[in-house]
Amino acid sequence: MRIDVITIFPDYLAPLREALLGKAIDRGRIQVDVHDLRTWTHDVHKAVDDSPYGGGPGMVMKPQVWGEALDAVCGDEAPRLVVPTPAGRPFTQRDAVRWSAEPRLVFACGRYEGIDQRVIDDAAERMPVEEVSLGDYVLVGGEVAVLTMVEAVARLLPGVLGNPLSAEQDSFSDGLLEGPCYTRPEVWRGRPVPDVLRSGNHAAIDRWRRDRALERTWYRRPDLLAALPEGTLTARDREQ
Ligand SMILES: N#Cc1c(-c2ccc3ccn(Cc4ccc(CN5CCCC5)cc4)c3c2)n[nH]c1N
Repeated sequence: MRIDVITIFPDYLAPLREALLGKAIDRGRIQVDVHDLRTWTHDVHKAVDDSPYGGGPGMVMKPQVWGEALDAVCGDEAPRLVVPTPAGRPFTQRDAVRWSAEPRLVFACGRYEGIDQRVIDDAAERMPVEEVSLGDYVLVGGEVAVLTMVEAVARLLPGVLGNPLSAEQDSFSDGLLEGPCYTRPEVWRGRPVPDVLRSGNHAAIDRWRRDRALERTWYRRPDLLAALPEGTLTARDREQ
């Protein structure tokens, strides 16, 4: 997969080159190119923003600069363009799974009050465009969202994660939150590891883990339970 990120703060994306993701890039499993939006300015001040039509707070990112940047980065291809925005549709694991099948992704990191809407509308005539939000809180720009989304996608790609099984057992992959996890020592500050996890009885261990996942989802994310496909919960699950 090839990933391009356009931003006025390229260094914000430096963490992409760390750890597992960095190794996957070094091994050529993913190509990540970060582009400075100011490359496509033509004035001495390298201006990327201007006052909003209709008034209101802050500044808006100029369409001319973004248009040239997207033309240059996307070229003749029609990669999926992802635009983080507080006004976007919620980003979910389903998006990460869907996007992990794409040959290319381009991420547009806005700043200020956002990007002139005509940039998105113009791009949408040539490529698939998705305006998505990380969640119901307000960031200062799109870079943190892109770091999150790229990590969520990249970890699903073959050869990126050390243990591919881990991605399959993700939270949300079966619709439930994962339960608690434990490692050595057997007792820590007077707190023992649950006996079942040391029993070697894998049927009992699987049952215990599912019960903890159901319990945690019930208390923390009842909305996920309500959204489970019909038939996901067994009769025994419902007894929990
Ligand atoms: N994903 C994601 C995001 C973002 C996000 C993503 C991309 C950009 C580009 C610029 N900003 C800053 C900003 C902040 C607030 C507003 C709303 N206005 C404020 C006063 C009147 C309305 C507009 C822009 C961004 C924020 N925030 N939260 C998420 N989950």
